Amino acid sequence: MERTARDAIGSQVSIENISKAYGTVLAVDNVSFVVGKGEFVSLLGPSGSGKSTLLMMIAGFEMPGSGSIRVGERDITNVAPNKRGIGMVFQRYALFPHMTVAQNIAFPLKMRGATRAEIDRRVEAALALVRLEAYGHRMPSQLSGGQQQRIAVARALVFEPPVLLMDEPLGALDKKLREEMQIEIKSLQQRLGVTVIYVTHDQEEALTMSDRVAVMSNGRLVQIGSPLDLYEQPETPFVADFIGKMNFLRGEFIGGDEQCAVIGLPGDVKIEAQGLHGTAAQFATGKPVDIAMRPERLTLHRRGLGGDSAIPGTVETAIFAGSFHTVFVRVEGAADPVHVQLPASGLGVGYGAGDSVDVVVDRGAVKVFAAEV
Ligand SMILES: Nc1ncnc2c1ncn2[C@@H]1O[C@H](COP(=O)(O)OP(=O)(O)OP(=O)(O)O)[C@@H](O)[C@H]1O
Repeated sequence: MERTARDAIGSQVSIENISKAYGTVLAVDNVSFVVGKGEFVSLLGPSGSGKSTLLMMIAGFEMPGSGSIRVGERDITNVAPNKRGIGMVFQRYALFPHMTVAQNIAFPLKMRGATRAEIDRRVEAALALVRLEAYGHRMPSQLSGGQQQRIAVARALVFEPPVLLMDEPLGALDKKLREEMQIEIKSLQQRLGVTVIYVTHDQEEALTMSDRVAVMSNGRLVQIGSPLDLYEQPETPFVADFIGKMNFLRGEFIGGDEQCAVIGLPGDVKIEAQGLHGTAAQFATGKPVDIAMRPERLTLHRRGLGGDSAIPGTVETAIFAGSFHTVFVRVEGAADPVHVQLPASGLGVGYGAGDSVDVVVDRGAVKVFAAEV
């Protein structure tokens, strides 16, 4: 089943203006995006954000209220699930317990009327794909959780679907096994060139595995981009907060423009920022804003040594976490301490509770969002 890019099996998937309501709950709200041939896209969002509902509509187990879904050029919106040619792995979709591993994997082929010889050949190849060649005769109950999930992946891929859907497939596994399986699934996907749409609420999992991540909130697609894009260029406070650790402080807009804006913070502190997210009207003098700063883009100095764009504060506690220190700094007007992440070998060493410090902010690393008040 080794493939080159030319004969990769993946198809493009186009989601166009898809909505779905359950009674008065709009579970999926006018979502559109295109997943490229052979691309790995994760749907990421908190519980209830509509990820599973969207995946179920792509699979054909739920009908959209409006919109359309295409695989390649083919409109599959009204096609039965078993006629869509899509493979599926779900956390809840266990293997058939009364069938051997080989019979489980053979099942989709039997349904499609494959010959005995064809089934044997493909089951063997699928077992090799997930490195469980010797396990065909076992019953699912005789396998570990990770092995069962690999068999579920083999069963989903055995008929070489152009698209594979996965809904929290690793949710039941412990952390170490989950991380191993993430790498295994990702490398398998790259080798086969299959298009994957993967649902998770675990941001680390989404960032590790995906070419792009679609962030969902309240049924809406709020941003889609590469892991780096989402981390570096979040378009909303929700995405900024959801992807990685972010410090937020409430302030007010004083003046300036996209290149250099001046933001006022409690205690008559002024800092410079780039990257305004909102309309011109929202960035008038005196308007409330939320500034967002990544912990690793902040540095610390002793009070008075931080220069112009610095926020004075007091160290609450400092924690050593292997390769870095996190220093928690109380600043005026903020409910939560500011997290500052410093390399363990650097300036973090030596700060302790009660120290008076300046949190120094790199202008290019501050995002400014119009505040929702
Ligand atoms: N069959 C259903 N009947 C009624 N409401 C539903 C049904 N399925 C989902 N919903 C509602 O639709 C919304 C989206 O649910 P969905 O399961 O798609 O979210 P999710 O992001 O996958 O969440 P989770 O991570 O918890 O699985 C929720 O408000 C949920 O309560």
